[in-house]
Amino acid sequence: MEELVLITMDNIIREGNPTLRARAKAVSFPMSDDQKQLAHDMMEFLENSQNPELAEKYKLRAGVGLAAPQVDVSIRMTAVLVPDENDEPLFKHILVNPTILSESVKMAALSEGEGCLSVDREVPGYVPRHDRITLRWYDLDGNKHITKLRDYPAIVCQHEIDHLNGILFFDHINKKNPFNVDENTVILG
Ligand SMILES: O=CN(O)CCNC(=O)c1cccc(Cl)c1Cl
Ligand code: NI
Repeated sequence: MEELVLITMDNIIREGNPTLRARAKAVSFPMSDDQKQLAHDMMEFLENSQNPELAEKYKLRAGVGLAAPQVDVSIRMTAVLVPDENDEPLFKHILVNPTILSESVKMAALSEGEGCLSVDREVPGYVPRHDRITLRWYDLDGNKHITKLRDYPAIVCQHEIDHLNGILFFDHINKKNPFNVDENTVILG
């Protein structure tokens, strides 16, 4: 029985598409049914991409986040699905109109660098990001949430919010020495 897979790699835009460098538009409430459906489809993509059988079957690159601009919808909405070490959801939300209210001076970068479904190439180097952030975001019903995040979930959310502002992960990599970070940056993982 064929699974219903609505978003595949074919729907994900790549470098060169101007939408990827645009500032996405704020979502107004109540959200349209189409916008709510897109949110569910984006989360479905993340779940499928993290399922080895489905990822192989539908040739999906694994992702822990997906921003609407990546499927060529320039609105401020992103799905985040960060698993813990037992593959249980550590942070699983659709963030609408996310804003970083505060951010730590302390920076963090993933030891293995970052990747992006919209970037069809490896770009080696540390991506310095805030180690802790306080996020304000809205859910699909328009309820406001304030969430404090640190480490991996914080890094993923910063990667996704960057997409809403036309920023790609390699924009943050030190051009001269990609593995150079200053002393207040901790390397994670
Ligand atoms: O915008 C989302 N993507 O491009 C999905 C593919 N990339 C990842 O899952 C990913 C990989 C490593 C570090 C971070 Cl922070 C992220 Cl987000
Ligand atoms: Ni990305």
